[in-house]
Amino acid sequence: MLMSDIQVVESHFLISASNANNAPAPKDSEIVCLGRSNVGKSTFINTILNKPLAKSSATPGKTQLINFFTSLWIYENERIPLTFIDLPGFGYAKVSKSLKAQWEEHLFHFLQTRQSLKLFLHLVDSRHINTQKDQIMSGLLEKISHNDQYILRIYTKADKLTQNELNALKNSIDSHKDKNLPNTHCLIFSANTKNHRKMTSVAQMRAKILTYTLGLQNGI
Ligand SMILES: Nc1nc2c(ncn2[C@@H]2O[C@H](COP(=O)(O)OP(=O)(O)OP(=O)(O)O)[C@@H](O)[C@H]2O)c(=O)[nH]1
Ligand SMILES: [Mg+2]
Repeated sequence: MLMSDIQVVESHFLISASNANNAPAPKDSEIVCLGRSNVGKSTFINTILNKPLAKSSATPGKTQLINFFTSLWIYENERIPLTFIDLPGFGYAKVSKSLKAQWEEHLFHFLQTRQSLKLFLHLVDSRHINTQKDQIMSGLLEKISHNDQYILRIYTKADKLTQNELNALKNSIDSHKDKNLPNTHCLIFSANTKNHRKMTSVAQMRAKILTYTLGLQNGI
């Protein structure tokens, strides 16, 4: 069976929530997109679901709530419902410090307590791969993730890198897996570039998402 046999046949916006307590009861396996403001979280979900469901914007701070999107995938004649969750970016500077701290606490509580989350997609801008905020987030994810939860660190906007920068990023991922992040797998992605041998294509990304979300040991 080929990964091109994966199809996303339906996707819809479900609901927005402001914190873990008013989030909808989990139905399906859930995949959450998190990362700094403007890194491309909403665009990523739209690209994977092949529909402009999540609002994206060139101005940081676009997504302000926890947004839920349901989708139906078909693989090997099985119907697999998956829910995607788009989060506001962390570290968005235009709200007051106290509001920011309160919000980050809400989000963290959500990530920590929502058992239906199977995959954390930590999106990181390819041009700024080691910000303090991302390092902190990586550490937190490693700490809170259970045995049946996976972490993918996705380097976004790779189309903005020069060929040399892209090669260097790819080599660093391939050659030294971060010993401090044993449960985190890294991929390079662009929402604009169709096929590039150093990047993960949309079809490959869907296969990865399905593999990790369903906990398939041997991949697809
Ligand atoms: N060149 C390029 N631009 C991208 C890519 N992905 C997203 N963008 C652009 O980056 C900007 C931010 O994208 P969003 O998807 O809104 O980012 P976000 O992480 O959801 O942002 P917040 O909701 O503010 O946290 C938009 O102008 C997108 O078009 C990409 O792969 N390549
Ligand atoms: Mg967004």
